[in-house]
Amino acid sequence: MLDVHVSPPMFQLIAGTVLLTGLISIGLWLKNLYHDPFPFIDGPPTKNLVFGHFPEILREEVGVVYHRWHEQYGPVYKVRGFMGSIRLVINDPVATRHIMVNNGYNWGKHEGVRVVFRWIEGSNYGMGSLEGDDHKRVRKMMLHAFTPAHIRSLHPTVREYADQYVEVLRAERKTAEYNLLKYKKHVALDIIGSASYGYATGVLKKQDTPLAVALETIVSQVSNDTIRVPLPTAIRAYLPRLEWWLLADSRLFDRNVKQLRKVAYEVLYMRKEALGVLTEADRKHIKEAGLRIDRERVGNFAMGIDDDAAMLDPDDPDKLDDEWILAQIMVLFWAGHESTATSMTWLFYELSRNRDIQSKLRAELLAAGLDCDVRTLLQLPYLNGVVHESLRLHSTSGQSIRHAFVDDVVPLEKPVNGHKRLVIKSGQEVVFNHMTMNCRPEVWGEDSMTFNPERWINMSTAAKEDTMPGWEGVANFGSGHRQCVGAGFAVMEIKEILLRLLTHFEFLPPDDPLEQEIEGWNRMLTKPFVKSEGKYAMPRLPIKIVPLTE
Ligand code: HEM
Repeated sequence: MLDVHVSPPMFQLIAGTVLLTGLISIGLWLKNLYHDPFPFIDGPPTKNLVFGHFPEILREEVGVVYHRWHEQYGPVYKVRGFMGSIRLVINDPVATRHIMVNNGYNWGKHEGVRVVFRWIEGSNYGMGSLEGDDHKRVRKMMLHAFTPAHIRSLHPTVREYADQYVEVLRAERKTAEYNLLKYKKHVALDIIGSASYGYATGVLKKQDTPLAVALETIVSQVSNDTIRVPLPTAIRAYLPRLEWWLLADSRLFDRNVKQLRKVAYEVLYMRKEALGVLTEADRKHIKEAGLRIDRERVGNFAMGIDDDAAMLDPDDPDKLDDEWILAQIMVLFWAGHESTATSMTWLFYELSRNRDIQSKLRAELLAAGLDCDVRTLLQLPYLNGVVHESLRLHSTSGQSIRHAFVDDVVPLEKPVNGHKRLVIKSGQEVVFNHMTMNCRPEVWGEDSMTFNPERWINMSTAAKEDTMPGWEGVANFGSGHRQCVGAGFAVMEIKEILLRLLTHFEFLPPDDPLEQEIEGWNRMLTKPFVKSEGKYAMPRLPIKIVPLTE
């Protein structure tokens, strides 16, 4: 039998610590419940004193309850989080611009959110979890690799994989019909690997490569939100291992992160070798870790890691340590494929349900021709309207949460019960719900929840941006100093895939009525689920694919 001896002073220390922690928690809880810094702001009532509104938010499809609350309480209202804490929900464009764009570095991600990014990025240096000067430094490097000219230069790579996708769909149509999401993920992963690093992941053709399996497993582990989300971010922030131990198989997770790091190392060393900066220590590591350095796979390394090699050049003052570069490679694997694939999947969902729109778009694409150059492609008006409209209705990213690092005074477009600004103390959390921001009836009218690409035609970029700060009027890519660096690339990729796919196939709802009803539930991103299978099933989008020549 296990005999654990705890000396009396030690016992007193442990008991005292537990008691003190309990008393502090109760004190904080009572303070949260009885001290409301925003008594003039309305919000839905809740009887759940521990989890606040979380159960209600999770009960319905992503964003639905927020949309209802917006209609009921207006652009600024409050909800309760864990232990009675107050969160402000803000859909006011002036306040959003102030927080996200003009004062971004005074507002950061909550520590609990950054912990999740550190898990999936495999280190503390990935862009998704950095703040302040560290974030500025890495973002500056990344941004100049994402200029419009640079993105256009990657178009041939995207076209090559879009063509491969057509071939694969021709050969595997019946399997693809079961779950379009999976096929979209594979093409997006191949594209990001190839465009970013010249690293052909080969997922689309071989399917289920170790890289794809590792990414998929991590996503499903991290996004088991049904129990994860209500857990206090405080536990995640200060006792991350405990949360992990409670919720997931951490060995499986660690094994998969190792697999991703292995690929990231191969990418890094291939690039270092091409630039002639591979060190003896690197060679030793390659040998010991059994890494494959295949010269054939060295590409332009165009995105993410500076292609003039400043990040790698030992004499450059801006050089980043290998650990930092590895972290950004991991970031791009994540950021660059999952969200694009999911957004594309929703777009095909809409096209399959709106066949007149699909036909009109096909006519525009056929007129442009399969050889149309990237500038023409990016400017096709109806294609533009379809892509914007699908992003607007299906924000896969769900929401942005910000945490005030300092006290702030936030201006409002419309006063709330006579208050023209909000006085906010450091530590306050605010939530920007992307679906509500994209679908405000006061901007888009009564039919704001209807798929209507025409509403974007002839709309100037300035008018788009006036609707809400963010990428061309949609909240999906966040805004300000953390706005998605890959938005332009993602949109180019989506448009090229539409050009290829719509000129070869027609997309229809599946024949089985049970598979026709689709819901959006959170799996880190908002993913499609077959309603009859429930929200605990695997996300998938069944769709009927008919070759046009058939
Ligand atoms: C439709 C596709 C995409 C969506 C909806 C999307 C969405 C987002 C969102 C919402 C953020 C900001 C998160 C925050 O506020 O902290 C973000 C950040 C980021 N995205 Fe994307 N993204 C997409 C595609 C891409 C692609 C293709 C790439 C790379 C090639 C990419 C790279 C990044 C990076 C590196 C960041 C971090 C920016 C920073 O922290 O400064 N994303 N993305």
